[in-house]
Amino acid sequence: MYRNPLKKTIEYVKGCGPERAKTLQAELGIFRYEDLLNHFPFRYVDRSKYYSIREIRSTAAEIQLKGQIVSIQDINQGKVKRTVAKFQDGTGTLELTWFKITKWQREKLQNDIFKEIVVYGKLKEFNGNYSIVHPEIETIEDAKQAPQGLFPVYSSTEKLQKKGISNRIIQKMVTAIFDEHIKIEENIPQNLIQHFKLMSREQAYKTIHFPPNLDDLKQAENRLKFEEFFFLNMSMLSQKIQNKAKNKSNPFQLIGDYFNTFYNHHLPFELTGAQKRVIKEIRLDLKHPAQMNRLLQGDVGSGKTMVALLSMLIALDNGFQAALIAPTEILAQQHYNSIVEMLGEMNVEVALLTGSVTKKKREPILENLLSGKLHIIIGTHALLEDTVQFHNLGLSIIDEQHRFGVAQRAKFWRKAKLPPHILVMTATPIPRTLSMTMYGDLDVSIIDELPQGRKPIKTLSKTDAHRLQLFDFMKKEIEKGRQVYVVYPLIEESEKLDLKDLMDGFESVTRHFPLPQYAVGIVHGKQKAKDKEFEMQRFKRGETQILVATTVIEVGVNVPNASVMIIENSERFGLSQLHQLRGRVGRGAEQSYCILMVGGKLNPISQRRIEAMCETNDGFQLAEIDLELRGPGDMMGTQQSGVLDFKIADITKDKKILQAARTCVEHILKHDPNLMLPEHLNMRNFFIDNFKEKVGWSQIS
Ligand SMILES: Nc1ncnc2c1ncn2[C@@H]1O[C@H](COP(=O)(O)OP(=O)(O)OP(=O)(O)O)[C@@H](O)[C@H]1O
Repeated sequence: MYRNPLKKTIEYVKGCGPERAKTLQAELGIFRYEDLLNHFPFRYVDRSKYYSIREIRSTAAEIQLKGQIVSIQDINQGKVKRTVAKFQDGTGTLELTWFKITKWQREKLQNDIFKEIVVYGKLKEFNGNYSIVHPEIETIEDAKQAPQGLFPVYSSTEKLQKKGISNRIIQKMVTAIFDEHIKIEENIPQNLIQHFKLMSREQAYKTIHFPPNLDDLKQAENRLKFEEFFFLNMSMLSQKIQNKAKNKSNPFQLIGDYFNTFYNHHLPFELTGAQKRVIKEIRLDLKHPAQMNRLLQGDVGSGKTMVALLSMLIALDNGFQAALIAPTEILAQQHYNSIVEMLGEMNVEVALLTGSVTKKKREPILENLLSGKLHIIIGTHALLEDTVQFHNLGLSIIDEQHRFGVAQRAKFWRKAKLPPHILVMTATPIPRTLSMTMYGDLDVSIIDELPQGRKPIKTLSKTDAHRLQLFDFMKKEIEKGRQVYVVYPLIEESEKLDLKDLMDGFESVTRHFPLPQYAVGIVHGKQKAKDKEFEMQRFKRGETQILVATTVIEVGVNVPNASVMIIENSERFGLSQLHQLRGRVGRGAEQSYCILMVGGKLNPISQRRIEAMCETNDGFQLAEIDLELRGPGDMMGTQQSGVLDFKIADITKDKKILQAARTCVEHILKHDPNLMLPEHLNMRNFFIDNFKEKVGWSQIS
């Protein structure tokens, strides 16, 4: 039986013992040898060299200095509290700075005053003065014993320090593990190690903790990043293989009357090449008895609804019902309206079910759904309630805008004898790296082409000083028969204030665009669903020329005649939200405009967002920029960001490594899905050790 010595509990490491083991477990989640080895340094200091303050020239360097603290000051500036110590080394003075210093740290600092100490950390410059923020401090004696060369600095906590588990102690424990000469088994097949010239696993662990130089460190990092992506992909992709083998759905073999009648007689336009390709991909999935789990990505306005409808018609042709679930009522209503309109006279029964459908109307819907009289149901989360029972649900389409986790997707499964096929649609594109990691268990279809004849939307940013010009511009567009959206942010924490902004904005617009010449509508989240729908329909029919709204119109709203989108306080929106909002215009053949109103001076990130919006209409490109600005966790929302907790890899910076690892894993699993080949033995052992529970890989034993 294979035993991994790195699974030994941490207390057996020389210099640890039960007390320290307890603290390491509680504070850093370090239970075993391998956890400590995977507790990588978060930075390194070159300890072969002492700098003198006089010779400091450049910032951003990690430096080490010898000297004394001569004074300490606590400074309160508004909300920001900081503690500044003056540090001298005989050649000059610099500041050591702590923000939010703890009581314990503050006391320790007081103790260190006038003692000979060594400080190290990253050098920063504030108003011409050099300082080190949150430096590490050591006695001269400790410093003498420290490893030379690049010196690892591990993340620490106050508790660890209080319990005497300093950076040095952690270093010593890591060294002790290496001194035990435990073999760190290679877990990546040799041919890949050679092909990518990867550092061996053992060498990489040694180097990441004690790098002899920066080049080796970089190689060790690359190796460990590759490994991390490699096994993440292996777990996702083998999960996918498992699901395919395990989760059966009803095969839809037929293309029959529903699909053909619609395709030949009701199609309002020629499908784009991308729409055709994606339909084919879906059709191929549906034919098989394995459950479809597919992600449909397309830019705003790329025609995802049509793809959804055609897929549903395939389900109907095979005698099954289909469901479409949307994230908001407006969007559900919108899908319902456009699908009913597209189907025209066809004999397809469609119903809408949202939270605000009255009991009286709901009952017959539920009955017809159960009896099979209803073919298609469209709705919101209300569709997930237990009272919603199907006759034979065959396909669920989830228009999700990142709001549904895997667990919620699975809720649909219980509503059918065999799980339905699942198609997930995202409202805006997700960067490839993210969709690979977040939706790695799904197949992906991409609509990367907009319908013909669309003119790129012109996007400009303006300030209040341009307000009158803006009103003139709106008037001209309205004279041409166009319609205008004016959108206000509505952010929950300051809802009242925002609502006031919205109402003030509405009044200002109605003053400049008075009746009877103009009609202005308003929609916001606080209205009843009925009133929202009434206003939306008035705008859709062209009875109002201007719609003042909050972000309730963000996703999916489709009024092709609207060609101007004005976004107030646009700096308060996220990039994907701005792009979604802008996507409400440019849906017809007319030239469309998006005006981003900005107030005051922008911070660099808001500035970059606004610039990006003005530079490009490409949602895939904006998604990449958004990822860089926000980071993956923020972008996907916390509910699903667990998979994004990487130890060392960074999907924004290590795209190439991710792609390479992905390709390798795909290749391996294609040829050896159960990892039975002898050259895969170590990889298999590692995978069983670390991922078996997550993957639930039944073949593995
Ligand atoms: N192939 C096509 N040719 C012309 N118009 C099309 C085509 N496909 C879709 N459309 C039209 O383009 C508009 C946008 O389509 P749809 O609402 O399905 O977009 P979407 O991908 O769901 O985007 P959004 O998420 O922005 O709503 C609709 O008015 C639709 O009728």
